[in-house]
Amino acid sequence: MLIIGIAGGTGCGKTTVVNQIVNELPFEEVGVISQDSYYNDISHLTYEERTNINFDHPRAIDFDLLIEHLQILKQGNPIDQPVYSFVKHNRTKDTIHTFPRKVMIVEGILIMTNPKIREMFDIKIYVHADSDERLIRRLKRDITERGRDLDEVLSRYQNTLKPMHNQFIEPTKEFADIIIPNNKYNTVAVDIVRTIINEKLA
Ligand SMILES: Nc1ncnc2c1ncn2[C@@H]1O[C@H](COP(=O)(O)OP(=O)(O)O)[C@@H](O)[C@H]1O
Ligand SMILES: Nc1ccn([C@@H]2O[C@H](COP(=O)(O)O)[C@@H](O)[C@H]2O)c(=O)n1
Repeated sequence: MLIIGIAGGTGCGKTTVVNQIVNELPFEEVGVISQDSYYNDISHLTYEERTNINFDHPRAIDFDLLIEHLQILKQGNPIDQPVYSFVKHNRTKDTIHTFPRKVMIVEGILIMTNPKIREMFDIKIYVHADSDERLIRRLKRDITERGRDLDEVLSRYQNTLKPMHNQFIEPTKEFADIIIPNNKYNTVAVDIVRTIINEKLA
């Protein structure tokens, strides 16, 4: 199994890049794990308390479960990947039965902050987009897709997102084997990654 980690700040285009990579590859050979599925289970907190969580700090992620699931997949067995709701700020009761594939892509803002997970990656990719570009994309996306309003996105950006990005996420760029500039759609970089994957699959 080839495990590829794709990190980068919110709105840099990780999910978009992953979809572009996956769309051109045989369905049965590639699987995706999203770090967002592994936000801590905080069902014991009220909705109000959940809105105050710092979701950009490594502490917000259940890395133990993510590592366990990656190990199970590596051993050739399926996992039940949790499903996360950005509207409820919590895991839902659903899971996605995820089978091991020749290529597993793990994407998320904080995945390269954890040394054990970093070690599991055969290829580490960091997607870069400037912070103003990321903020604009995040605003549009969170308002249309994640049930947020302008004030919510901006206050989260100022209070937690920006400082956590600078402290934890941006520094993981140094671990990357490949940095994809993504201020504009970067089809050349995506093609290169796809070629690398196809070589490994051959
Ligand atoms: N290169 C790009 N140029 C313009 N918009 C983009 C680009 N890449 C992604 N987007 C858009 O920005 C938003 C955030 O992208 P997404 O892939 O969800 O980022 P991430 O997963 O890193 O948070 C989405 O609405 C997506 O369509
Ligand atoms: N309940 C939550 C959980 C996370 N977030 C934000 O999501 C961002 C990570 O997801 P991307 O798809 O953008 O990489 C992260 O910056 C968290 O602030 C949230 O808003 N609400």
